[in-house]
Amino acid sequence: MDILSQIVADTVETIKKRKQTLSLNDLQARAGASSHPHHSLKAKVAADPKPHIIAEFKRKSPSRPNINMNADPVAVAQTYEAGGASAMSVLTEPDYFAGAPEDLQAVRRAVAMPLLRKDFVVDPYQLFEAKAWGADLVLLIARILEPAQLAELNAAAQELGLETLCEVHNREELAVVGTTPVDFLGVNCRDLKKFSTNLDQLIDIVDDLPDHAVWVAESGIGGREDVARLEAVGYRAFLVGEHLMRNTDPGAEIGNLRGNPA
Ligand SMILES: O=P(O)(O)OC[C@@H](O)[C@@H](O)c1c[nH]c2ccccc12
Repeated sequence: MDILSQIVADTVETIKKRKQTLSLNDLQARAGASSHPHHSLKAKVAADPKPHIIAEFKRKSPSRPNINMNADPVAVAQTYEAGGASAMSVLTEPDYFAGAPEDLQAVRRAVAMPLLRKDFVVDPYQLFEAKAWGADLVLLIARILEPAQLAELNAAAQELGLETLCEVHNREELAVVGTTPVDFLGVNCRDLKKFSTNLDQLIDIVDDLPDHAVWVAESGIGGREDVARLEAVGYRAFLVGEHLMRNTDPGAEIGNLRGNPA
């Protein structure tokens, strides 16, 4: 079994347990009563032609056992927001990324930028969780979903007022997306078998990316030159994790990535 299948299998178990603690009905009531205003990344991108940084909070990952285990999500969020991040991605997956629902909830109380729930969504229950915890966007990974399931989750998320970031790794996975009206189309250049990243793949695939979505470049972005290269072929937003989590001044680095004068 590859790592992604393992993560999905464990996620299914986690959801089972959560449903026993909080039924779908009660969760739906909570999501409906959620008083967080919606913060739109789509609106921000439409209003500003500069590159948009989606700055990620990630303590660790399957390939990196310690990126920044002791980081405080709220402090990091405030630094990201002050530095000009357009949105923040918060990992909520507990076992492989040391994420937690509480991280997202705490960040929501502290900042006003759009927040992405970064997790392995396979069940509508997780969309209601995202809403209840204060997220504005959810990630939908094409590789772990059937086309019909992706279309359903996408529609359900948008119905809840969540914007959707659908992630693909290659051309084959674009077939899963088809004409599903996802808000953002992310291309993840990390190979989940070898864990290596290759930005050239992000450039190779652009001819086949659908026009109806905003394109997001994901993973392995390590500096302004990377953003500039990817911007030139049509990417409007950039999901950056490790590079910012290891930086001593992530706020300043976000400005640098966006091409602001130093
Ligand atoms: O830390 P990086 O190389 O900047 O990558 C960020 C982000 O793209 C990566 O964390 C990611 C992309 N897709 C995912 C799906 C699940 C978990 C994590 C991810």
